[in-house]
Amino acid sequence: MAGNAGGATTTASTGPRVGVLALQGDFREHLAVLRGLGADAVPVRRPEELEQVAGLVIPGGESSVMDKLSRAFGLAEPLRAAIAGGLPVYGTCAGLIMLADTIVDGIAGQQSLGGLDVAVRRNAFGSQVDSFETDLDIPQLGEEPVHAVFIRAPIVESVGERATVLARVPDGRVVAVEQGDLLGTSFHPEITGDTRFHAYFLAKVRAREAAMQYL
Ligand SMILES: NC(=O)CC[C@H](N)C(=O)O
Repeated sequence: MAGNAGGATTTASTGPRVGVLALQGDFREHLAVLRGLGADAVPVRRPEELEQVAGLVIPGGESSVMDKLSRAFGLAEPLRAAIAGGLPVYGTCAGLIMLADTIVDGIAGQQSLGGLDVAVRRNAFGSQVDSFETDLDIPQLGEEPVHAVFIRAPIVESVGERATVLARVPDGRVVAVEQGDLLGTSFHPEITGDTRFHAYFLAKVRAREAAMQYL
């Protein structure tokens, strides 16, 4: 923290500057994980704040509320423009719904930001199994399985040709996808202590930042 030269316990933020959409949901957990990985993580609620970040996380929460708030705050169009312009974005759970080109089972009038060439079904695991945990094999993140926590989670119902599957639950349904610098998971790595998804995302942000320096 600035002005804390004598402090013994602060971790220096070395960047990149990454935003977490902080309209609703568990944005604080994402900020903490990103800061723990050395990123300069900041909440984003206004278009001016969005302009200053090199990547963005859209947290879990309730996608229909996030949709309404993003429109009410004048953020929906700047977010769409940023995604179209290549901003790396990682969406977890409700954030994945926000990133999907198509929402299945949204509330009346619910819009997504889009970007990911997928159709995502909200609350896909049904009311009997609102929440569950399982281990996922994700070779891109290493040999150790990823312990995944699902909370009223969406499922990726169809994957377009521009998107790639990263993980499936044991019955074969898709729960993690990527498409260039866009990343989406049905589950919540920000609450398990396993930081590999956030590290994987930060690597995308850093690579893009490095590439932009030579433009
Ligand atoms: N944990 C979550 O983010 C749940 C997502 C929520 N069911 C939605 O539709 O947005």
